[in-house]
Amino acid sequence: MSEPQYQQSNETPSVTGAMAALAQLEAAGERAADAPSRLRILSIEGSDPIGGAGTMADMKAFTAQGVFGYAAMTSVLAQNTQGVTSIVNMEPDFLVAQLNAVSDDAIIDSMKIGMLGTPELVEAVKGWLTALEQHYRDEGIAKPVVVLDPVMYAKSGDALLTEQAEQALRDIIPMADIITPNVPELAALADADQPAADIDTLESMAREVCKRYGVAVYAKGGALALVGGASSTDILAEPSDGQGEVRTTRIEGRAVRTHNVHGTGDTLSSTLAALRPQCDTWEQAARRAKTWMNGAIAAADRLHVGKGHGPVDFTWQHAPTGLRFSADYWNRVRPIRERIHGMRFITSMVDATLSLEDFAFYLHQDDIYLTDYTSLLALASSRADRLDERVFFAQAASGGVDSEVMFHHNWYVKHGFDPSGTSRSEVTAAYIGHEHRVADSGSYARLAAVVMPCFWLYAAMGKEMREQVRNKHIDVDTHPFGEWIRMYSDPEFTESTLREVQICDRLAAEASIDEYEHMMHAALVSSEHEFRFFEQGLTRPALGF
Ligand SMILES: Nc1ncnc2c1ncn2[C@@H]1O[C@H](COP(=O)(O)OP(=O)(O)O)[C@@H](O)[C@H]1O
Ligand SMILES: Cc1ncc(COP(=O)(O)O)c(N)n1
Repeated sequence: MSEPQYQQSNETPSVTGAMAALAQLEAAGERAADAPSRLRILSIEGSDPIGGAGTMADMKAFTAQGVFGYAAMTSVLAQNTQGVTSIVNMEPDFLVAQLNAVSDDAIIDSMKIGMLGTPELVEAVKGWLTALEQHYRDEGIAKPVVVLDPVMYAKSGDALLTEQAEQALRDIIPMADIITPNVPELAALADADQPAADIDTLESMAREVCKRYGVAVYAKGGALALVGGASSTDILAEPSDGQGEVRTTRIEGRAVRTHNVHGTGDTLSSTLAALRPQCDTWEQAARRAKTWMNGAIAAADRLHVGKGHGPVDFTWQHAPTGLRFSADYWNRVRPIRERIHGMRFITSMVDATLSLEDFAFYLHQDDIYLTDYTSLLALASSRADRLDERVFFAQAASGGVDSEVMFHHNWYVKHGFDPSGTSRSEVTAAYIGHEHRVADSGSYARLAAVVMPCFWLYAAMGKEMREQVRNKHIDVDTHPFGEWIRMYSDPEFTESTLREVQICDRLAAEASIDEYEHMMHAALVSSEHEFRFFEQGLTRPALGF
């Protein structure tokens, strides 16, 4: 394969080498006005209306890698996550017309060839590719990278290739730079009786196929992922010299326990086609593709597309669009919520058996916590990028918290406790520490998220405890902790909580996946601290500094 123009060398240059390399960079800079900003990759594939495999997978994978995609369709399929019900193969001339429509009009930097259902379609692609390579040679244009996915079956087991086409496919393999068979396809190409059942056999078959066809082989080990324990390994086999020697590399990833693997093979091969021109070697491209693939497979279960083998999440690096942050948080925080609702500190508050000493300890700590919490709300106000949010946090910092501190003071006086001299417990210090660490990131969104559970978990608990007190036919006005319960079930507090949650939803909707996950993590860790905070009323941990 001739090296594409944009390839960079990773060798340490000598001084004269450095001068030449710099001159090359300068020349590329002079030509930059005419250079494309994006690589342009062609997919030659069959369709998938459910959007997880074939052409649709390729286009989505291309976009995920930041390259521009062209597509020519070999076949139109009626298929979904459960199987293939019907296939219409294109007339070979019509496929060539599609391919020419692309190549007569635009430059192709790289291509992924997938499902070629009939021998005639294989021949059509072979003829077109031969002519294209000749044309590029004549014009001095870099030869496009060719990734050939020898698609034979869908995940559902449906055949995507006629028997005669399988032979034709073998004939076109030497035109590729790399082929990407899965476990059964590799066995077919190696003429093995059995598909590989372990990684060593996969490696030796990949070596054999690489030697036989003289092309690099990326053997996809998806079928071994769930039998091989925690890791999922693919094999890269490359001709290492002209003498038939083969070098193999294990491309490691982690195994994901999922049955949502519709289109993984297509996605991997198109990702390789998109990445190879951006990398110096196949190994580099393979490792990057595998890492990205792992993220896409790991996020597949949350997509909820189809009843069978669902597709992977091509957009896993984007924050969710079908699920609000608040709904996602409320679902993920459920185990902590349930623990809080069932904990003795809370249940004994409801049935009024909690000792005043225990409650006083908790209240002292809450005073200390709130002093810090107020400063964080004020900080959120100063960071807010919208006036209404700036005002909301400023008011929450003054009015809202003030009424809680006021309540605490009145309670101490009423029950004869003196909080002076009480220092923060380790539990309180840990919660405050967490919130400050998140605030130190400088992110307004993370700060809004880290203070959210203190609103929402209290509002939810206030509401639930008030109902429980009512169900026990206890008058909340005479209940020893009635005033506390009323404060957190108050409509005004509920309204503030709703506003705070809406702010988090807005910020999360505008966040990257990375920021979204930071927000979620901040809120979930705060929630765990909320649990420990209540618990300390009964355990009374050591008082720290
Ligand atoms: N359960 C899984 N966990 C991790 N990686 C997987 C899993 N299933 C497939 N893969 C990866 O997805 C890519 C496509 O492989 P595979 O599913 O074997 O292809 P095909 O769809 O052609 O059968 C490979 O990199 C493979 O290792
Ligand atoms: C058009 C087309 N091409 C390829 C596949 C294989 O996909 P899978 O990864 O599910 O085996 C498919 N189902 N449909």
